[in-house]
Amino acid sequence: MKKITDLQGTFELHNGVQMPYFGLGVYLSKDGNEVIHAVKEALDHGYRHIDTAAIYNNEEGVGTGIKEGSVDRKDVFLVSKVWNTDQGYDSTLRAFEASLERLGTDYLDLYLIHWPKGDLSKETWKAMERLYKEKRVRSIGVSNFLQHHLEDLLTSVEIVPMVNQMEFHPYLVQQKLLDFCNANHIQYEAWSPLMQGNIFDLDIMKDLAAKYNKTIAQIVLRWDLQKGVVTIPKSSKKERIIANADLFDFEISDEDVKLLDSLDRGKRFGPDPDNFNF
Ligand SMILES: NC(=O)C1=CN([C@@H]2O[C@H](COP(=O)(O)OP(=O)(O)OC[C@H]3O[C@@H](n4cnc5c(N)ncnc54)[C@H](OP(=O)(O)O)[C@@H]3O)[C@@H](O)[C@H]2O)C=CC1
Ligand SMILES: O=C1CO[C@H](CO)[C@@H](O)[C@@H]1O
Repeated sequence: MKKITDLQGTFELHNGVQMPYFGLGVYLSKDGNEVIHAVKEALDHGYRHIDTAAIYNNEEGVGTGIKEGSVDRKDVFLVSKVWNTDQGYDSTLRAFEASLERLGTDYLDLYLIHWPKGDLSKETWKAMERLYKEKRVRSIGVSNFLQHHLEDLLTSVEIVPMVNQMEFHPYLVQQKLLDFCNANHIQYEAWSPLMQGNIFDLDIMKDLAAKYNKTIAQIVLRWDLQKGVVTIPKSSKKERIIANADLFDFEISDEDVKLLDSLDRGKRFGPDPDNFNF
């Protein structure tokens, strides 16, 4: 397993692209000042990876934050996603151009299919492959694809997705899916790593935080990285953005990694990919 060294550390995707294993999520960060400040604070404090999506309605602010921020565009790993209603070959190409326009950039580091949508996702994937081959995007992937969605997609792909971004936290580990992705060289990535704020109520997390003298957020985010999972906690508050990234001065023991794994109860805080259709 890769050593987790610093905030700018990376996992290597199967095409050789280095993906920073820690990033900022911006779902529910409002377009305008809120998201602009979050992105600028994150970049000022060592983050090099921002995760947005067309549906978050804040791509303009993300783009402004990067433009006004302290880091060159080429040193930021910028991710967006094609929304469900834009799936299909031509509509994906159009959605991609619209995202670039709003973000004020001429390429993405990673473009994801936001949710599986049956056979339509195969057409979407062909458009993603074209964007990749034309070097409009440095890597392509999926999100919310369970094993059966991946197996179905893999029957027709030319390029295997580089990433699968999934809900992932101690109450939803999906270890079999994680193993399947690892076996297929598909980098696993955690969304809602803080259980959308619910993790702070768990007594076991309070105990672990006390044991390591770290915050609950730092414990769970460090667990993600030690499990080889990219993580993108969201905050729009400066102090939390800074503290959430302070993960590189300690290590969770193998025993405590297993303890966190054992909390799994298949509980989702977001939609179920098998019952989500808008
Ligand atoms: N592909 C997909 O379908 C999905 C992708 N995502 C991506 O994953 C990212 C992260 O997931 P998200 O759902 O936002 O949830 P998270 O699990 O990251 O939790 C975010 C919540 O936790 C709060 N928070 C953050 N840090 C702290 C802290 N140190 N102490 C106390 N509270 C804290 C935030 O509030 P505050 O801002 O006030 O600090 C916010 O309410 C998203 O922003 C998005 O980029 C998310 C959902 C689905
Ligand atoms: O990224 C996302 C944020 O949350 C939305 C509402 O639950 C999801 O649809 C979406 O996947």
